[in-house]
Amino acid sequence: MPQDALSVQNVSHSFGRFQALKDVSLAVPKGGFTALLGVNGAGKTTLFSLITRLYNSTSGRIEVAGHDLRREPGAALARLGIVFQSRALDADLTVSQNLTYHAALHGIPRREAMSRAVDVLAQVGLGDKMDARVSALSGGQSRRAEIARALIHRPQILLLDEATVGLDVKSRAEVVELTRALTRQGVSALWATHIMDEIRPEDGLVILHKGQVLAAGKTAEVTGGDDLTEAFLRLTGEQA
Ligand SMILES: Nc1ncnc2c1ncn2[C@@H]1O[C@H](COP(=O)(O)OP(=O)(O)OP(=O)(O)O)[C@@H](O)[C@H]1O
Repeated sequence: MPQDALSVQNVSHSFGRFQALKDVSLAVPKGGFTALLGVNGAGKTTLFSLITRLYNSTSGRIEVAGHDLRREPGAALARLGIVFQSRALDADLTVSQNLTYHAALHGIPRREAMSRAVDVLAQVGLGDKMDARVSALSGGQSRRAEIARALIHRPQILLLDEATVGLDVKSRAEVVELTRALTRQGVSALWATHIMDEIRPEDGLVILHKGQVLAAGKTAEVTGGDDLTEAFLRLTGEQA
């Protein structure tokens, strides 16, 4: 069995008495694009907070590229790139300054960081924006710069938490397509969203609802040929 880029097994999490995640298990295969679909409050951000160790996971097991997050946190986190729901770039710095600062946090020497910044910005279609201030970028360009930042330490998996929030339809489609293109180049992606039209039949799909995984597999298999919205409403018992 090839090792998964991310494996989450039997993870639960509570805020006081409220259980936000209930025995969640999922896997993201290497080089795959997997959508984590759930409405607001489903538990997507809580799950990402556990995978990134913002919250301490006390149950189950999380592995990043085969590295146990609890036993080998450094090795696991080094293989993880994250694009947060809220903006994480310093708007007053240039794109390359943001990227090299992030690279320094990962212990990458400056010269190497500059060379990687050139490469990742070309990968996300921002080759001409190295010296632009982040405040001068459009919403879509800014999100692509965040993806470049998340790639600079060469992670094996990207976690993207509602990465298209606030973007217009065209920029939204570009950011999803960029992420799919990156997965074809080898990095894996877990794409958290509540927007059905961001998901394709060939994508992996995990439906998270009220803290529980209701279905997982290839999207076309989960929907059984139905429209995704219909399948989602059927599985969750929600009304249209
Ligand atoms: N720090 C917290 N304290 C208490 N409850 C929390 C906390 N963080 C999240 N929750 C609750 O846990 C549940 C899951 O929230 P979470 O933010 O993970 O959902 P989500 O799927 O990411 O939704 P959204 O898209 O709105 O961010 C929600 O009911 C939320 O109110």
